[in-house]
Amino acid sequence: MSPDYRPDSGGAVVDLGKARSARIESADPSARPGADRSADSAPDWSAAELASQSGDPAARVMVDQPTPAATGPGYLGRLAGAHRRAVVPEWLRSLAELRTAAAWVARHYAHATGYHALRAPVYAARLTLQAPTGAARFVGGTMRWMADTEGEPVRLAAVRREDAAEYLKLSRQRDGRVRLRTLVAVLALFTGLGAALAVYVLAPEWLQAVSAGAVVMALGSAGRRADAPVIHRAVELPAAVKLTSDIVLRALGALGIPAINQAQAKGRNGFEFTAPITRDGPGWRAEGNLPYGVTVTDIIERRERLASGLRRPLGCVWPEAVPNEHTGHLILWVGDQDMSTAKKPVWPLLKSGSVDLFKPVAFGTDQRGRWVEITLMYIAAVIGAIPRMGKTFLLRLLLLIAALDPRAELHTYDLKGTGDLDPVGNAVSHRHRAGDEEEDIEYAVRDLRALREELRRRAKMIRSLPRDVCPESKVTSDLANKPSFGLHPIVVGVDECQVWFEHDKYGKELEEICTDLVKRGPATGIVLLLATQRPDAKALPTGISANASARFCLKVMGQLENDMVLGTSAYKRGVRATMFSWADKGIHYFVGEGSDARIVGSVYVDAPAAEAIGARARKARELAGTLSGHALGEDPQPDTSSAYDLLRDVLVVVPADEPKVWSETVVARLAELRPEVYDGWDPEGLAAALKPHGIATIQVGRRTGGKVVNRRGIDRSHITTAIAERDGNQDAG
Ligand SMILES: Nc1ncnc2c1ncn2[C@@H]1O[C@H](COP(=O)(O)OP(=O)(O)OP(=O)(O)O)[C@@H](O)[C@H]1O
Repeated sequence: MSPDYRPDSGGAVVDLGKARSARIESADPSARPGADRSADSAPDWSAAELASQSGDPAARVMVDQPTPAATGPGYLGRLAGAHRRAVVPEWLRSLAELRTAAAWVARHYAHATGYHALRAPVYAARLTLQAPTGAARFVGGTMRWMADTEGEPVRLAAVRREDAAEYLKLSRQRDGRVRLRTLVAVLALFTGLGAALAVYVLAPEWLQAVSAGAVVMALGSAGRRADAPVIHRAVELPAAVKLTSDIVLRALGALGIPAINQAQAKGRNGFEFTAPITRDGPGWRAEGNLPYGVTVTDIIERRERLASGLRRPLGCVWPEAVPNEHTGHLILWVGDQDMSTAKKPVWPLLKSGSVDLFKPVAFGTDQRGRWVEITLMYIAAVIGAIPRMGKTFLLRLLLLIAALDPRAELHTYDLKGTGDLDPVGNAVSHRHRAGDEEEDIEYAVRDLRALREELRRRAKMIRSLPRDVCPESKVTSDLANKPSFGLHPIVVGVDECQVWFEHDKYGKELEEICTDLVKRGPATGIVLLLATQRPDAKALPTGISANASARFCLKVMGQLENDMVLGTSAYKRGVRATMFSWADKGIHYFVGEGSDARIVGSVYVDAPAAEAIGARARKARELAGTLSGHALGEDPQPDTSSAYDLLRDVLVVVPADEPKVWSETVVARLAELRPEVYDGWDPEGLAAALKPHGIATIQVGRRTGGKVVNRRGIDRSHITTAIAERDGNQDAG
């Protein structure tokens, strides 16, 4: 069966007598399915016309109008809507991929050279042993050639037929040949002997050795047996079966989809190839349209059966929908090797290199072995999967990437408590905790409260910056480089985040802060990465799951979890992490980086490798002077910043009937209210503490002893406005 790029059937046929109206209705070809068929598939109109002209009311007539050219958009319209295939193939456009491919080729040949060089003496010995056989074959072959033995069967046949004339002709020809060949052989013999003598007498010893060696090797090669090759292959290349249209159709026919089966039962393909099957990376790619009403999701759902029909391991078979195409357009990519076991290129950051979090960084490879990148800045991410599929490894990988940017401040929480995040946490994290005890949760609550304050400070700072310094109202790499702004990236990674959100006492508060960080964090340079093994509404509150801008979904068991992580109706659109098998560790759907869902196998970094990267990141921070907090062995100060709220405390000590108060009065009252915090504060200290909240002190005049004395003070309404703005609650005062 050969691939057919045209639709299977011709036009529909109706009974002329019964279906005059159908003819009229169907005059507009765009009003029925298949209207976009090409001219190739136009019905055989002449036959139909003949039938109608015959005047027989029972005659059958085509309902389709004859279409001399393709209907639909005109030439320009079709050009505008055409898909342009890349002039330069994908792998040639990426320097990193080209380098990886070149390195593989170089390593392949270096290996082959080394393999054969080591065995060269064995090859030489075997060839020498075979040389006598080779010499005998050479002499025998030469004799047979001289005697023209190849013509013997023909001569014998002439004898059997008793065809004297033919025999005589052949004998004469043979005699001439034998004479000529004998002459040539004798001449060659004397030339050879002469040359050998000349070499023996005149040539230096090394040339004699080389010549003798070459003759022995040549004779040895002539003496080899077909079933015992002297040289073995240094590399066994995997032999992947070529994907053909027959195999694709066989597999589709085995899925049990009625529309495909019916089409195939009628002798049609049940699949319309729209492009030839081609090599695409380390695999084959087939592309085409499924029958009307069959969608790519129907195929994805039956991926296991498809793999069986293709006779390939499940990890090699990847049916995909094409974004912006109709839902029946299937791309079937069949890899040479199982994605979970195929050899992956070496991660560029494994041994060296640093990261700019504002730029894309490779974190995994797609089915075709191409790098997939992520820009960690400006995202909030959720990672979901059933247990043991590689969720923690993926979170740790992202945190390691963050660690390799010396500017980034990491806050890492391993609520599973097995120490999986320790290689990052202990090496570089500003705040780090492993475990889900009460004190671990309280530690996190204090940290998150401080982060919320930091978020507000950053938002205000960004708002106050001139447009030319901060043109996009968000943290940029340049702004992050300036320590005075304090806008360096902050990356918070939480494994098993459901422990936080389901906590009796702090669950609601943690959820509120995380929702705030997910919504407002990205623009202010705060990145929140949440991983959970139970992605339901409680474990991953909707405020968070709906606003996450990057999503990683490893194997999950059902539609609900799938959509929770990948976004509403992802399952319906065919983005189904349920199709991953148990062996697909680290393989996930990745939504983010401005593109549709992609299947990615994350880079595998085990604990020792993670420790090594962590140590490297620590060194870079030591050089940059950015190591802080937990990594320096410093526990956070008893968190005064979260235990008190300066603005609210000021409101407490400045009642509403005192609109303007001197700073010295405020600090004195504050010291009375909370001596452990405010004792020793002076008016300058108060001014500095109010500044990040956008509040400046003012001149306040007060009449003392009949004179008006002006001193620095605060306007109570500024405090209430700041609180209202901060909390988004206009009634704050
Ligand atoms: N990218 C990867 N490639 C290959 N194997 C991986 C990859 N990531 C993880 N694994 C394997 O999967 C196992 C489970 O990984 P991990 O501990 O991250 O799972 P998990 O989903 O966090 O499990 P749990 O829910 O129990 O914490 C690891 O021990 C590792 O061997």
